[in-house]
Amino acid sequence: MASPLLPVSEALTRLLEPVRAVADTESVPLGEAAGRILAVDLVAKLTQPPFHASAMDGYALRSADAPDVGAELTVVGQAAAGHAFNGQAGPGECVRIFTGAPLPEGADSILIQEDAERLSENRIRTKFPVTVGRHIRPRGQDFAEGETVLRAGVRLDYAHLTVAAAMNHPQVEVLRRPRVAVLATGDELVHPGSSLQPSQIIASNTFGISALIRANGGEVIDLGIIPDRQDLIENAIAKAVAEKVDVLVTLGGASVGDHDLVQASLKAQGMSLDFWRIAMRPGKPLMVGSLRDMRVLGLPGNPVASLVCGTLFLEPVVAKLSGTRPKARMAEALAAKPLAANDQRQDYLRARLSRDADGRLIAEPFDKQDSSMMKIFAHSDCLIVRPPHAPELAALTPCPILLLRDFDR
Ligand SMILES: Nc1nc2c(c(=O)[nH]1)N[C@H]1C(S)=C(S)[C@@H](COP(=O)(O)OP(=O)(O)OC[C@H]3O[C@@H](n4cnc5c(N)ncnc54)[C@H](O)[C@@H]3O)O[C@H]1N2
Ligand code: MOO
Repeated sequence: MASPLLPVSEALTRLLEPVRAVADTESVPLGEAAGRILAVDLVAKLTQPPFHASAMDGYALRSADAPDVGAELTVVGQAAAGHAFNGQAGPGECVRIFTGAPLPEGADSILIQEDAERLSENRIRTKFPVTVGRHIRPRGQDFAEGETVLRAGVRLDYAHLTVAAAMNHPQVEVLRRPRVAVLATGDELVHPGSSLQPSQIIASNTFGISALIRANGGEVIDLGIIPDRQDLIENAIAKAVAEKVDVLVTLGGASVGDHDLVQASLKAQGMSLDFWRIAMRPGKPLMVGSLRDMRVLGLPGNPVASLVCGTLFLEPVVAKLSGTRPKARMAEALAAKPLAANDQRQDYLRARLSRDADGRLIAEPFDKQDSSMMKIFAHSDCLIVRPPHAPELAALTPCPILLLRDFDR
């Protein structure tokens, strides 16, 4: 008799338990570092701003010269961003200044040009009382040389990259991306764009699975399509080992048929099987093992089963290897229609989301849920999760959902 099916949560725990964040690091140019995980604390190489700078267009002057409106001053020079004034602003003097320019020596305040009346070529009168420090960005206001501004472990986004550049780092040390090999198996499979012979179908799963891997910080090593021949599948597995990947994902051939050779091939190459067959629908034939330093995930061939397993199992593995957490996908919605009582397999029903007149989130499952039907997966916003043995559910009752994409309507 077949062994009992493993509950989803237990499968996930056992799958992730031995997985550790990648420890190797590499230096990458800042322009290519978006989304990467910073491997070491990033310390400022300079003080920012490096000098006291004007925050406004106007006049740099001594505040003691113009505490009240109506003070008259002589313009002795000009300072612009990238062009400092080399002289001094002495008593009764001011310097025409533009935003970003270094504050001239002697000056301690900026009068914005809207508050200055130009009396002649080199004379102004103040129309606003001047106070010390006004409109000046003091040296080091943002950060100081030697200061740790970014901590190791952060996923570098657009703001982090900007501050890293401002800190004068052309390169950053980041964690190596997890390397994930993807191997599709099946005599019937051909690449998109082929003219199909009878019995052939397109190998589509690789594209969705690869996109999921990349979205979670991984690098894909595509091992292509391998026919249902154990020697050829074993060669491809050996290639994954030689490529020193962190994870090997196989697509198809995971079930019990005479042509489902993946597990036998993996075992022949030295894989120890952790578990196989999960109490879920779709995705029952999911298989997990370890081969040397590789975690191995055998995903079912049916495209929807492949992608559901990819979302539930592969995404957290790649995220954990990347040193991050997977996207938070769980939420709750009201079922648009009654749902039948469930059997022992946790069910994932493709569904559309909408909002009712009161703004409540409504999940409407598609009527037909065959695990080969990709079109309705592509049209789904979420999967309604039906736990094992869940009783019948009345319409408009809350139910857990797994979000497939952002939904903000
Ligand atoms: N007697 C039983 N038969 C099956 C069982 C079972 O428990 N007992 N499980 C069923 C379930 S559930 C699933 S899911 C499928 C998946 O099995 P496999 O992983 O062995 O998948 P294949 O047989 O190789 O393919 C299934 C289906 O998907 C197509 N396929 C395969 N690879 C791809 C790909 N890369 N891109 C697109 N489509 C792909 C393949 O042509 C088949 O149509 O097994 C059930 N059978
Ligand atoms: O678990 Mo398989 O995906 O249903 O058809």
